[in-house]
Amino acid sequence: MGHVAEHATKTTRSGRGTGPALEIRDVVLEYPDGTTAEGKPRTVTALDSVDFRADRGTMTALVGESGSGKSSLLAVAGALVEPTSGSVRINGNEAVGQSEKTRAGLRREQIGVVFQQPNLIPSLTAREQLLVAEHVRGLRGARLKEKARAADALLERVGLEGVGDRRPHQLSGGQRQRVNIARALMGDPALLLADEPTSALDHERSREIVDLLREVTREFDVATVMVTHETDLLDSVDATATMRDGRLS
Ligand SMILES: Nc1ncnc2c1ncn2[C@@H]1O[C@H](COP(=O)(O)OP(=O)(O)OP(=O)(O)O)[C@@H](O)[C@H]1O
Repeated sequence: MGHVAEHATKTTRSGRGTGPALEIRDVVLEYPDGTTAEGKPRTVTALDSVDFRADRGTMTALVGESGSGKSSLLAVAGALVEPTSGSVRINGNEAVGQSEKTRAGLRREQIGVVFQQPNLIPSLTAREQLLVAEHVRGLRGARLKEKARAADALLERVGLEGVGDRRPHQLSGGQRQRVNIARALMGDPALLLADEPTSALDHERSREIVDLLREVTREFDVATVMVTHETDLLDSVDATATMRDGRLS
């Protein structure tokens, strides 16, 4: 399969070690929150001395009440938001204190993201959604063909054989989320972050998506971290981390 060859290339290029795909240490994240009555700047602490680790081949569910800090932790893990202090290592690479360019490189090479609502481009087919990054990078000819084959293999793996030519409006909600998962795996990431990937789906479809995420976690040897509100879907994950007021337990 295409992704196997791709994986071998990547291993040599980025020298993947055996350490955790994600290691968060003593992370604090404060957001500005207006001013006090005396006119002093106020902050809200979204993450309060958080330690967290995710290993390849494992799936962790991140749960907790609304406002407890789940999205903040995912944003920090995804090198999208710079914490106030602490360390975030993604596949051995420190993300904190780096230039935006370095962090963008980490996002591109190490991280796949599955959004709550699959934000697919309406005019593109399922196959084309997976190849957007390759087009942006200017891949042509044999390299692009190789990627297109990898995209087809991924679409088949997530249960979308034969629908690669359909556009988002011709797909069901569950199928769209499968395209989203396949797209997140295209870059052969070490870390797969999923932010409430089942919130737009009914129970049966949600179960299928969580099962699929668990399977690809093993097959592609990624560390998957999934934020969810649906605690009845947690029986198939490897670990559950609970956030409470910005702290993990
Ligand atoms: N951009 C921001 N500016 C200021 N405060 C923010 C910002 N984003 C989040 N917060 C605050 O940080 C805290 C954690 O929010 P976060 O969105 O991480 O929680 P959550 O657990 O993901 O919630 P939900 O389940 O509702 O999505 C909350 O108190 C929230 O109000």
